[in-house]
Amino acid sequence: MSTVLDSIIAGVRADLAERKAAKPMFFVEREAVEAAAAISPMERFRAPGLAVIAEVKRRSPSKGDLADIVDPAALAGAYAEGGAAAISVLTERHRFNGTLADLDAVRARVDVPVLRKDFMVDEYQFFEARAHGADIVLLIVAALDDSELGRFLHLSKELGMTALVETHTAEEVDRALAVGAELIGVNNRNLKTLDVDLATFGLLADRIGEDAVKVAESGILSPADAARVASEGADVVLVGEALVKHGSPTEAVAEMIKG
Ligand SMILES: O=P(O)(O)OC[C@@H](O)[C@@H](O)c1c[nH]c2ccccc12
Repeated sequence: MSTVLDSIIAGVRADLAERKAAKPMFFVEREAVEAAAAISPMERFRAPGLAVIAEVKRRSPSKGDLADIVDPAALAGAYAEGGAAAISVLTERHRFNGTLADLDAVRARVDVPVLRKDFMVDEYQFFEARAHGADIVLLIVAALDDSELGRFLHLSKELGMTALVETHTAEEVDRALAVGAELIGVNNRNLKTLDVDLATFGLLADRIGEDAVKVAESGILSPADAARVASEGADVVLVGEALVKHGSPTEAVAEMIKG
């Protein structure tokens, strides 16, 4: 049966084919190598207290339009001022209305690590992410087989980037651990049905164990939600909707950190 995730990835692959035709792999590889060194986020994520990855997100397949973000760099700057440990930028076009230009603008504005949030299914996207200044990339376990997961994790490291390996089930957590992921996310949203259940993180946290840094993703709508997942073992929360809809993004991030 075809899922939402499958249809998103079909759109991603079509866009990718166009970009590859316009700029062959050789050129994007060279740009990636020439880009300034990536910033490592792991120390920030491991520091005491709850870290926040604040997301620049205009729309989503589950919620439709969230916010009309005309200046993503200004939003990212406000997040950084509120104490965000990293900024996530959606670069998927069809469902999230994001672009690589958003990533460029955010990279140019902030000093904190930047996550390219997209559906990574091809080597090309990793070189591209680095060329556009990404420090972190997302690997969605549900979208990749074990060979891809291993290869992409390795390539991310080789390019100096940190991979956030996203899971949603116990089996996916085991696959993330098996490839040696050091930064593991639990998405409270099921990408195949788009249903959100905030309890998902707590159910999987113990299985991840103490060696990997744990990120609770999606459905964190309030400081109380952040405090809940922190009490269940989250080192980091990844928050989009609640921050883009809040009138004051700086305060919104600061409140989430306090929990
Ligand atoms: O807006 P929310 O519910 O705070 O969620 C943010 C983030 O977790 C979500 O955007 C996300 C998590 N994993 C993803 C994978 C692809 C696209 C988006 C996502």
